[in-house]
Amino acid sequence: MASLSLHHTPTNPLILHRTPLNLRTQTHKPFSVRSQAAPVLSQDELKKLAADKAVESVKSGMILGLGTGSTAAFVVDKLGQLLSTGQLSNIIGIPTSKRTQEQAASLNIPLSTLDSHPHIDLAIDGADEVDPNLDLVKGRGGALLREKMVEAASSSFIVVADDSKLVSGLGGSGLAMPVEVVQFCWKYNLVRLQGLFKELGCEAKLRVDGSEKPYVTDNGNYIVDLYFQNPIKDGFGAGKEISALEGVVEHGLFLGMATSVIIAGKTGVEIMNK
Ligand SMILES: O=C(CO)[C@H](O)[C@H](O)COP(=O)(O)O
Repeated sequence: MASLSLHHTPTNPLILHRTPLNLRTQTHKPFSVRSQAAPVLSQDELKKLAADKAVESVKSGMILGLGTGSTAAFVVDKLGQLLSTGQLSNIIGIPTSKRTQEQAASLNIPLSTLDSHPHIDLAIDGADEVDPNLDLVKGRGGALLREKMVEAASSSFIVVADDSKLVSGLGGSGLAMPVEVVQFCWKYNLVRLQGLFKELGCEAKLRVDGSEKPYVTDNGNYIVDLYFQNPIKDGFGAGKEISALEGVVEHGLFLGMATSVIIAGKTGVEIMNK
């Protein structure tokens, strides 16, 4: 069985300042070894596979961080199902967005806030990019601020994703790396953000909604999406520089936060632990 690309890149030369982690990996095959033609799973089926695997770590009585996005939605669905059949009880969810709050409430998952529960046992969430050190880009779904607050308050943070999210260096997918900024003089910050990463061929764009109006986060802020031609070499350095800009609220680099990543691909489900 071919292993996922993470196995081939235990040392990421693009991340200069970090000692690569010795990743312990497990692989769970969803298909019979003997089957000649394994069924081709859709991307949604892969997301659900990763989500279901992560929910196996949830125990009754836990305080849970509930992520945002299409993969995290499968986690919330599964939790609702297990609660309704009595296989789980007494869990309390801390949602990372209004969307997730509505979904969880519709499934009768008891909800609370970080103010009332500042210590979370386990958070489960999706990601937009996962690098070999389990560092992440998150926030293409716009929920990065609450996600970062909830996941930072969690004793464990499991990331669930399909294998399209694997990258060798953050920013390397060519897709957006979001930065949440206050509305006031957003253009001033867009220009400053683009200037920070000139040498990476960065292009900064204000995120817009379906009507071409600025996308407004749950916190009333805008998002500037950064598009890189080359991966970020020093994630921690980049994060510090972004955060130092007045008017920047949060960025989508989630560094050193994930305790496990569950990746579903056509070769199976792979669990990578710190
Ligand atoms: O960070 C996020 C939302 O802010 C999501 O976790 C991320 O965008 C992945 O979403 P999906 O599971 O739909 O691919």
